[in-house]
Amino acid sequence: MIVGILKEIKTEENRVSMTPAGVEVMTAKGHQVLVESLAGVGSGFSNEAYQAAGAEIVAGAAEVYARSEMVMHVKEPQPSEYELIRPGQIVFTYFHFAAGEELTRAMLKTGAIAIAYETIVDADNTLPLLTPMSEVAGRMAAQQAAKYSERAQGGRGILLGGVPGVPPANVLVIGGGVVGTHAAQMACGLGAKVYLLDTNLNRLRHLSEVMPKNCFPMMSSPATIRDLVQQADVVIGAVLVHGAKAPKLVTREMLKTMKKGAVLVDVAIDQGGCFETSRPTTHTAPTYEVEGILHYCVANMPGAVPLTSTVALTNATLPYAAAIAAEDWREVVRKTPGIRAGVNVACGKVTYQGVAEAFGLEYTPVDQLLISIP
Ligand SMILES: NC(=O)C1=CN([C@@H]2O[C@H](COP(=O)(O)OP(=O)(O)OC[C@H]3O[C@@H](n4cnc5c(N)ncnc54)[C@H](O)[C@@H]3O)[C@@H](O)[C@H]2O)C=CC1
Ligand SMILES: CC(=O)C(=O)O
Ligand SMILES: [Mg+2]
Repeated sequence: MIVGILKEIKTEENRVSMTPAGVEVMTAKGHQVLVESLAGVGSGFSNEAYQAAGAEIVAGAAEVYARSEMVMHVKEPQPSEYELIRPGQIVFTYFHFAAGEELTRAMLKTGAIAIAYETIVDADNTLPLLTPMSEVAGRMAAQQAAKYSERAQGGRGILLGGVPGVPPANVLVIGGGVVGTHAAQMACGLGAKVYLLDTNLNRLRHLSEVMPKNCFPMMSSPATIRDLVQQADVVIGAVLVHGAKAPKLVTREMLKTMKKGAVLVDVAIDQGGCFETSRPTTHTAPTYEVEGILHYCVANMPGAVPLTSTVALTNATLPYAAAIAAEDWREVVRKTPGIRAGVNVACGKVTYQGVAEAFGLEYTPVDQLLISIP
């Protein structure tokens, strides 16, 4: 198969969807890999490194789209790319469709096969291609919370861990999955008092066993959130309902009860955000204030640490890219339920229920689509 690696064009996005080491694996399997010129520079990989791994360097995105059977990105295609995507072409990347109606409608129009990293599942129903970036974003969430708690950054002017004689900050993490656990571990490591909420009781049992003593796993409910936000210096939003729009768990009314200058980090922003007052921001302008509360809502947090993130991402995506490239996508999807769960939009149909529900669009299960196309 001809596989195209595109340069990321989202603001301050320095990751790339395949490392030279990944290209070497793909070319050894007999695939032709086209890499858009300078796609890897933000992650420390030169054109020469890709050429040495067997890739062909291609001048621009238009040629990559025109020649590739499958294109890979990190972030969702941007509007300037919609016209370049061809019917039947596989686009393999993070899409987060449930938070992007324009993107969903644009991908429907292309007739392409949109396989979303974030909804591919493995045997235990976890998300193998979301996990590595959730690990990065979770850890970063605690770092960003610490930074924006500084006075000069607009925060309350507190140190998350306190010092001897001065109590630590209260950190509330909503969602005890990958992001939440990594955020809580980092905040605990800094010495903060951390409340970690989830709705899954078995998950809470596990967290109670493995988390440090300054972490308090608790059942998530509107009442608990309403109480805990009042004491919080930092709130980190880390919930996910697979492929669906995030539930709004912290309301504008609740902000009025919070300490002025407290910091909200909404990691779930890529699925629409779990705070009523969240809207996506960029690394260039990451924060804004509502009701005296600082909001940090960057939808591509791992893009800020590309040397870590690109390698972590390729470690996870490469086996899936190789599996998809190995044969016709319909065959791959028929026999691999985990990859089938990644197909969100295909041949002009919405094939993921959460996305169809988010925008009132018709839902066509992948199995049904496969029957109707040759
Ligand atoms: N902004 C960014 O740059 C990035 C954002 N993300 C996003 O972070 C979010 C979380 O991802 P993961 O941790 O990997 O998901 P996950 O599936 O590992 O964890 C989500 C957790 O939320 C819990 N949950 C669901 N509803 C809840 C509620 N009402 N209250 C409390 N907990 C609830 C679930 O039980 C689950 O344990 C996703 O939206 C993901 O796309 C991930 C990476 C980067
Ligand atoms: C998960 C995701 O959207 C990101 O890493 O940017
Ligand atoms: Mg994101």
